[in-house]
Amino acid sequence: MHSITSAFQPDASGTAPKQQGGSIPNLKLSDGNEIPMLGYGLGTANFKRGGDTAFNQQIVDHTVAAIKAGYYHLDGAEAYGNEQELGAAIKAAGVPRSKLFVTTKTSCRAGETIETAFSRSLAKLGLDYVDLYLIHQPYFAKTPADHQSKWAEMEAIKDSGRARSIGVSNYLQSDLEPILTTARLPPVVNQIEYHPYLQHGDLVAFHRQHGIAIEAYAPLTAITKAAPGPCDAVYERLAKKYGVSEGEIALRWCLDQGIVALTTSGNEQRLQGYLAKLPAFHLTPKEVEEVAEAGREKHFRGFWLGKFAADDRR
Ligand SMILES: NC(=O)C1=CN([C@@H]2O[C@H](COP(=O)(O)OP(=O)(O)OC[C@H]3O[C@@H](n4cnc5c(N)ncnc54)[C@H](O)[C@@H]3O)[C@@H](O)[C@H]2O)C=CC1
Ligand SMILES: O=CCc1c[nH]c2ccccc12
Repeated sequence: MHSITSAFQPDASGTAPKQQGGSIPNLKLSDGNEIPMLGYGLGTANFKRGGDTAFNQQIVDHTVAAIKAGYYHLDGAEAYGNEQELGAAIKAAGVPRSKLFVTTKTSCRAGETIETAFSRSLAKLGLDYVDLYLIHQPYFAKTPADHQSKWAEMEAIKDSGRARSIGVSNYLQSDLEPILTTARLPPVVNQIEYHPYLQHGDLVAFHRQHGIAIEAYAPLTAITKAAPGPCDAVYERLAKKYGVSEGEIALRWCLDQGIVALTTSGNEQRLQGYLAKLPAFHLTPKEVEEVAEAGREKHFRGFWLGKFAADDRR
């Protein structure tokens, strides 16, 4: 698989070394696979409202443009309603499948097996495998046994070879622990909302302890939905120091913690700017901490998903 990669591969412990040359290294997952650390998402700007079943060529066009710009990590989901458009974009973009990293997620509909949902997603994508298959959120699980039985279904999908890696999304530590006690193939990723205003306390350390990589969604929140805020000044200072945008600082803040960043935009120049600028600099550990410290002055959650919603105590 193609990657915007370098000679060094940070591991899921989050110790992303300073990249060598001009590239964004892939992250090595605990199952031995690699994930490109900057991903293009189809779950927000490209999301199709429930009931909107019409094929949307604009979603295809935006996604083709992203792939052609160099976004080879594509984050999809059954719930986004646009797996057919994602599959059409993959076919139209002219990049070999082996160079792409394609994620989709299951919503675990009641009374349906993961196998049924997964087969439906593969058919809509027009693919015979995905690189990463995630449980989108744990709302189905009322007991530890619910988590464990659902996870056994995910392991069967990985055993079939049709998902190179398996993981979860919007899982709390209390959701992960039952799985980790019984899993033969532990989750290698948890995709969660992560930015300076939502750092999840010791949840990140828990992931590092268990070799679970974090994918940050909504990484730009501090300059979008949650602006203005306490990060503004440090973002402005660092953007000026490195000659980049605040958005590029926000994305680097994830990457330099060994955290995958998922973003999107219909603005091709902005997307191309990320790929041009991000490999060319990194934040020092002190600068990463400065942003984190400023971020802890404000709490903001943009997505109320899974038990994070129930667990949000502030
Ligand atoms: N697993 C899950 O439950 C979730 C997964 N995701 C995934 O993450 C992806 C990215 O999520 P986002 O929240 O879109 O990420 P994001 O925080 O990177 O925001 C991207 C949005 O910000 C806009 N933007 C960028 N720079 C800006 C600026 N300077 N000023 C104003 N707006 C600016 C872009 O046009 C775009 O619409 C989704 O597409 C989806 O694939 C997102 C939410 C939940
Ligand atoms: O994943 C991005 C946000 C989102 C959009 N639709 C759904 C449905 C279920 C979980 C999350 C989402």
